[in-house]
Amino acid sequence: MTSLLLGNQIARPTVGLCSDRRRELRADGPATVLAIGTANPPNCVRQEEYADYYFRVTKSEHLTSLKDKLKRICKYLSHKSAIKKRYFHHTEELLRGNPAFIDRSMPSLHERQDIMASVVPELAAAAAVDAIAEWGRPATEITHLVVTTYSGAHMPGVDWLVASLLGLRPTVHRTMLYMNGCSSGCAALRLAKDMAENNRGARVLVACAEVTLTLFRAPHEAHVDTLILQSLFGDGAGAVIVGADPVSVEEPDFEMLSASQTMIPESKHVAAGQLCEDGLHFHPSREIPSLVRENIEQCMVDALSLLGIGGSWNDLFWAVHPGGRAVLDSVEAGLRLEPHKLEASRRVLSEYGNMSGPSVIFVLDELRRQQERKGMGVILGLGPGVSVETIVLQATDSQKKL
Ligand SMILES: CC(=O)CC(=O)SCCNC(=O)CCNC(=O)[C@H](O)C(C)(C)COP(=O)(O)OP(=O)(O)OC[C@H]1O[C@@H](n2cnc3c(N)ncnc32)[C@H](O)[C@@H]1OP(=O)(O)O
Repeated sequence: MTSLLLGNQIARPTVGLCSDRRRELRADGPATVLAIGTANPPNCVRQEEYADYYFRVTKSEHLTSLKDKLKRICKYLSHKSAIKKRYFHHTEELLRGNPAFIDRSMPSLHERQDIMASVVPELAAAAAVDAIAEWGRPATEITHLVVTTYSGAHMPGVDWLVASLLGLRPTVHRTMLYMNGCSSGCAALRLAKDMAENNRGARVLVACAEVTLTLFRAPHEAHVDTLILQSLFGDGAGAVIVGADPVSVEEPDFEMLSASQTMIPESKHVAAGQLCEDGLHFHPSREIPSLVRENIEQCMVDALSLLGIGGSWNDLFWAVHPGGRAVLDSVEAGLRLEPHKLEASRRVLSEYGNMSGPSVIFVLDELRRQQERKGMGVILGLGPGVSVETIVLQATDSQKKL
């Protein structure tokens, strides 16, 4: 029996459905990015004010050495546009009304879940509305929905609520990915590509939303990594509509040529999290930047060599997850990229901080406004473990007014 190698998948002829019919059920062309939308909550905190804000709202002014440390980190981060500002759903008023969110000894998961139950779907739907408006077709023509978040977990899931808020048809095929961390945006796009290519006429809406209320807690001398999280992460949502064989109203920005995933060896402990009584505990190890620098080139060789691409990384455009300034510096060093290659990622980091999964969607949106998005390029997602997600794109000659 012959087999056909498609990226990392092996497709074998099935028994019972003739191959002509199977071909008819699949799209002719590759999946494409048809529209992108983004959204953020309204509360904006500038990075140079963050340490004062954070120690005030957590009533931790007495921890002077930790406050000095966060001030140093935020100063470094606001240097050279690393992070200028971030957006949050939570406000001082919300935190004042929920003392358990800042008292590390009190359980608060229930209260956090209650808030996230409506906030996360609304934020995801806001980004989706933006994408659907650009797409130019009615929401009822969305056939598949893939939603991701680590901000809460409910049944029915965020997917169900997003479908209702958007008025999608009840038969829309929904997939919900929880706890995929910062690589969730890429993972959802990888699934969307497969769905679009394997179902003729499919239009897949990807929506990723995160609110850092799930991670918010007071500083503690024994947990310095809390300061790192508080200095980096922000709230946001990104949405993408993916489909193959565009019809006349649709104007794709990118073709999706391949999608793959790999794990950096021995990295299970490096970016790890656990849902606890007081929300999500996430521990970014100090090793993340060095591990990324040492391994990223091999990951790219493995992901791109199937397409005959390798070595000349500067010939590609890059949409890299803006995990933090040191993470972007590591990708730049590991792939010997010219500094302007990560401009879109650095701009998103600067304007929004690390929004986890939605971040790469913001970067893709930024990239398509730049001259840089010519030829072939890569979306590079980094997530728990360390997981590395790679999507290879071909830019189209779209004349869309953005
Ligand atoms: C896998 C993924 O990539 C997915 C994700 O998005 S997960 C999040 C990934 N991002 C990160 O892990 C952040 C990477 N780190 C950085 O970007 C930078 O270290 C930073 C911007 C946070 C701070 O940079 P900086 O101010 O120049 O100084 P740096 O020396 O690195 O750190 C400042 C202090 O924080 C400490 N620190 C840094 N990273 C830390 C960590 N992960 N845990 C605990 N402490 C840490 C340092 O030891 C240092 O302490 P001292 O002041 O006592 O020496």
